[in-house]
Amino acid sequence: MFRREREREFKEFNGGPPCGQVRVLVVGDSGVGKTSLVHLIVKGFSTACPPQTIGCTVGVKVRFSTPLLPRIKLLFEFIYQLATTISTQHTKYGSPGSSSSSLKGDAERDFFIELWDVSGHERYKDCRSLFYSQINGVIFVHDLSQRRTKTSLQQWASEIATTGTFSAPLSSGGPGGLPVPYIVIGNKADIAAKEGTRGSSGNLVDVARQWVEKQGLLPSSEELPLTESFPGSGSLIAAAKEARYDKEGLMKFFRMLIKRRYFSDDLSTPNTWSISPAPRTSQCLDENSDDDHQLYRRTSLSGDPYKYNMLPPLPAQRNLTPPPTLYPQQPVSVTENYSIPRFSFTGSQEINSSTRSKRADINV
Ligand SMILES: Nc1nc2c(ncn2[C@@H]2O[C@H](COP(=O)(O)OP(=O)(O)OP(=O)(O)O)[C@@H](O)[C@H]2O)c(=O)[nH]1
Repeated sequence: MFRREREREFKEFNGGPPCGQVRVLVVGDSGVGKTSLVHLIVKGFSTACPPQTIGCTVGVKVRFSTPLLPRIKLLFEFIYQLATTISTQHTKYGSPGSSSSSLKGDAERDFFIELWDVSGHERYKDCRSLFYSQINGVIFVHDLSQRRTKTSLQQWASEIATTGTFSAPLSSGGPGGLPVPYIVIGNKADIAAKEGTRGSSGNLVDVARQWVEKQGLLPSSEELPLTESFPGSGSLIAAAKEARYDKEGLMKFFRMLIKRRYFSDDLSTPNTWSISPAPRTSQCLDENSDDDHQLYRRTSLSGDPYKYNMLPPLPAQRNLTPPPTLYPQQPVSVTENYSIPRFSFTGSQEINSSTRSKRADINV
């Protein structure tokens, strides 16, 4: 009853079911703040006590305008699959006032942006690749106060590249061979006192990790990834000090994924991720270029992956089989004001939130 009512409201609110979706993995070591971040994105505020993630989540919502995407509305909802929490963003694409149920023409269109918050705990390592399916993009999250969590992003990238399947992939791989766009988010800026030092959030995972590092149990060779590998670290530190949450940067990332998935005629754009380091700051970018293109470059994916001046777009991927539809079960109203600057983007990268079980409920 409740569900049917919510579905009806959802349809009325959005003008029908979404006509497309992009899937974004949110990954990083346990305790870096993925769930907190997804919660912030989806609900507009952070959660004080996020339970540990088991599996995955989907939800979202936000509105913004660009010449290509006059109006995008993101609506978060939660869909439960197995033991995973998936956050989905519902997006309106196209001209206001026109029909929204078709990909043809320049009508307003609805899209889901699914944020798959994957548990970072080691105990789920063997089964988490179940969720690496039909991926359009990846959000890497690390803890600014724990260097190792940034180093391990390389392993996360390799794991996803090796075991995942991808939608609208790039022609050449990025970190670890990852063939889709990505962003990196440095979290816990509030406890990263200054570059090179480590703070503590007081939670058990952080305390344990710090203890292990103190005992010298980590390989000494573990260093932060090179800027060529995860570019923009300079901007990350700067952003961290200012405790900024680059919401707009995130929205650009989502828009770019939608364009690639549904409105790009050219999917074979080479990914120069490992070849040419991206500019360290946005000031280095061409001010005349498209904002989304700038983001793409800042995330080290240089080139021109989509022809965003070709409206109305004829989606090259129109005939592709979309990922399984995650129809909304519990639409959640979300504020559009992300006023809590707990998260900082890495030059062009950041985010996080989701649904989980309590840590105490986990059976090893
Ligand atoms: N100080 C501080 N603590 C944070 C921040 N973000 C998250 N936390 C805390 O860090 C702990 C872990 O956060 P989660 O969001 O559960 O981390 P996670 O990456 O989802 O962890 P897994 O579910 O184990 O993969 C929680 O106690 C959060 O409250 C932050 O920006 N600053």
